[in-house]
Amino acid sequence: MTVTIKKVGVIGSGQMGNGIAHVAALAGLDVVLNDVSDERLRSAMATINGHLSRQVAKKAITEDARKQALARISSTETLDGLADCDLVIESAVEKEEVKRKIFHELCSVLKPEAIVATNSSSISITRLAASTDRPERFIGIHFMNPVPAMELVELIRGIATDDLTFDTAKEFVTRLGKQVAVSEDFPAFIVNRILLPMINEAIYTLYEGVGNVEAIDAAMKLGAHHPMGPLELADFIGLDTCLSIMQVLHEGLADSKYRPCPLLVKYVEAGWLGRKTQRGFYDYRGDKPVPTR
Ligand SMILES: CC(=O)CC(=O)SCCNC(=O)CCNC(=O)[C@H](O)C(C)(C)COP(=O)(O)OP(=O)(O)OC[C@H]1O[C@@H](n2cnc3c(N)ncnc32)[C@H](O)[C@@H]1OP(=O)(O)O
Ligand SMILES: NC(=O)C1=CN([C@@H]2O[C@H](COP(=O)(O)OP(=O)(O)OC[C@H]3O[C@@H](n4cnc5c(N)ncnc54)[C@H](OP(=O)(O)O)[C@@H]3O)[C@@H](O)[C@H]2O)C=CC1
Repeated sequence: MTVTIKKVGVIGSGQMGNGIAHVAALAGLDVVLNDVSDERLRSAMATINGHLSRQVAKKAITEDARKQALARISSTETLDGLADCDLVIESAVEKEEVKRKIFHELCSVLKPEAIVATNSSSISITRLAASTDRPERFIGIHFMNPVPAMELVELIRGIATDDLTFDTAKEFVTRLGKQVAVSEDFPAFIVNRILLPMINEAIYTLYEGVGNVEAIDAAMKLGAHHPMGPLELADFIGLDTCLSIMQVLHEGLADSKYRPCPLLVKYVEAGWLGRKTQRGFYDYRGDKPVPTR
């Protein structure tokens, strides 16, 4: 048995939130996108339109589908605007205190039967669930970046997540045309438990002078057939998010092998967060990306 999902709320309109809104609207669901400022929301709508238009140009979708998907997405600056959603997916920054505050406010306005999910990359689902009034209707629905292009979504149950919530989340993900991988609730789940230590090691390889940015990325693209080099991928994910995930792994598993590279910490402290701030391991402000080391 599953719950019928017609209206989906998405909190956070950054690269992941706008991707989730994009694929949900294309699948025929009504979407309400929330962020802290109107400027962010306008920029997210423009990004979604740009990605939909690219799909039209590639003949992956029709012009009519683009228009209908856009018309299904509304936006709101307040969590009140999500009150009648059947499912709300939180996709704000990877900071536990921010997420807990969102859930606290959200649950006070959201209808009691609605399901709450997080797109967190690493944080304990059980702990986040405990900050809500509905741990049994709370689940991790972890999309991959870029959402419209990646096939996989991880589903993570907290200790209290009930079968109805799990089955409904699975049906929702399937409706979006994505494949499910089920992960137990341990730090960073499956994909990031494997991927982020590789990225962190690439940053150590740079830090220790084994290779420069170009050599490291070329090595993994041409030598291991990765679609993006690890430093290019780190910039794509966001260096703040990469650091947060490594911190969750380091603290959660108490093993020094997950120690975040000091160079990653330095880039984040500089506000060089990758593509989203135009500078990270590459500088994106010119015509083409230029390595910063
Ligand atoms: C951190 C976490 O918690 C978990 C994660 O997400 S980890 C990150 C996981 N993601 C990856 O590892 C991505 C690795 N990179 C890739 O797979 C590829 O480089 C890529 C798919 C991003 C681009 O592939 P490409 O062949 O160079 O580009 P291109 O042919 O232009 O695009 C392929 C598709 O991706 C879409 N796409 C590319 N970039 C996009 C973006 N930024 N946003 C939305 N869609 C995008 C394109 O529209 C295209 O879609 P269609 O197949 O429907 O036409
Ligand atoms: N990047 C990735 O590859 C992946 C990320 N994730 C996860 O998805 C989540 C979002 O990441 P991502 O989209 O990359 O991050 P971004 O930094 O691109 O976007 C986060 C968005 O959330 C907004 N925000 C911050 N606080 C609030 C709030 N209280 N209420 C509503 N919106 C808020 C931010 O606004 P402002 O900038 O103004 O603070 C920003 O627009 C994180 O949990 C991350 O771990 C999951 C899979 C892949």
